[in-house]
Amino acid sequence: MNRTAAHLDADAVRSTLAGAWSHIEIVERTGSTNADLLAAAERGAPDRSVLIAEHQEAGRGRLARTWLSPPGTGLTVSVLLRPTTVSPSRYGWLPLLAGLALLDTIRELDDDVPAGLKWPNDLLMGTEPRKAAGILAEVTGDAVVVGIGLNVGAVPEGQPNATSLAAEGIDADRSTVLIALLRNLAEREQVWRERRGDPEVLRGDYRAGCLSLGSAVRVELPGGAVLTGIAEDVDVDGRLLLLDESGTRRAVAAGDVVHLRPRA
Ligand SMILES: Nc1ncnc2c1ncn2[C@@H]1O[C@H](COP(=O)(O)OP(=O)(O)OP(=O)(O)O)[C@@H](O)[C@H]1O
Ligand SMILES: O=C(O)CCCC[C@@H]1SC[C@@H]2NC(=O)N[C@@H]21
Repeated sequence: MNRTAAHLDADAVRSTLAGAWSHIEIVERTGSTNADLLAAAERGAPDRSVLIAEHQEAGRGRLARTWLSPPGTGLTVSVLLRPTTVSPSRYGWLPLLAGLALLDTIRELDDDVPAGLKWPNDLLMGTEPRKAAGILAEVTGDAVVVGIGLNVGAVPEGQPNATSLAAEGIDADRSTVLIALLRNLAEREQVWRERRGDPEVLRGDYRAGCLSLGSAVRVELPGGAVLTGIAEDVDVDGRLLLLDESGTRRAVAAGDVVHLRPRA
């Protein structure tokens, strides 16, 4: 049986997560759950609203890139957060926090599968790490929409750097994965918010889960400039701290990075 092709179990998703999220909507199809939830935020949609699409037809990634999610194979979900206790300068942690929730979820499903985060927004899986999920955080006013695309079943065609839970040996149905992911995301975000965005709530786990840290990397900036160095750490605002060959430390924000690759 191809369990990933089935529709989500909407009743199970809503009833299990009712305490953690204020409003959960599952739509059959849309262009982009992030675009829809940003528009809803501007119309006053409540904190902790969730939008899930069975079919997302114009998924977007960072820097106007495309996120592919063939019907029935993956999860496309966005959450709207109004973390009013947290300074907006700290919102750079939200994609990293969502990455940790993805890692929590993978570890619950199978603790042995190699998985880690690539700063700022990718979940990589496998012994030769490939991308299984991407995260896109977008701000409007006091609201942040955090969108997650996760490959559960088949790997999208034409993406040589992609993998999926199934391709890495995790046989789980989409509803189970979605419920675990949204539970982990709510738990981590609630603690972070209660601690007013204190980076120390997340930094230890992020250091342990991020494959980029401690590695030699090549960072391409808009306009073509390239930085190389060791990705040392993440700062209080979730920016990557890069130590270059001359000993200079630079902080780079997610929005300014075109590509981050291992240094050849
Ligand atoms: N379902 C998918 N699974 C895996 N990768 C995908 C999927 N859909 C799109 N992509 C890839 O994700 C890219 C967008 O992600 P992002 O902006 O983080 O770039 P990246 O290629 O992952 O990062 P980098 O260039 O820094 O290595 C798209 O350009 C596309 O190549
Ligand atoms: O890898 C990336 O650059 C980020 C991909 C983010 C994809 C998710 S799918 C749900 C939400 N809606 C979108 O249009 N994008 C995000």
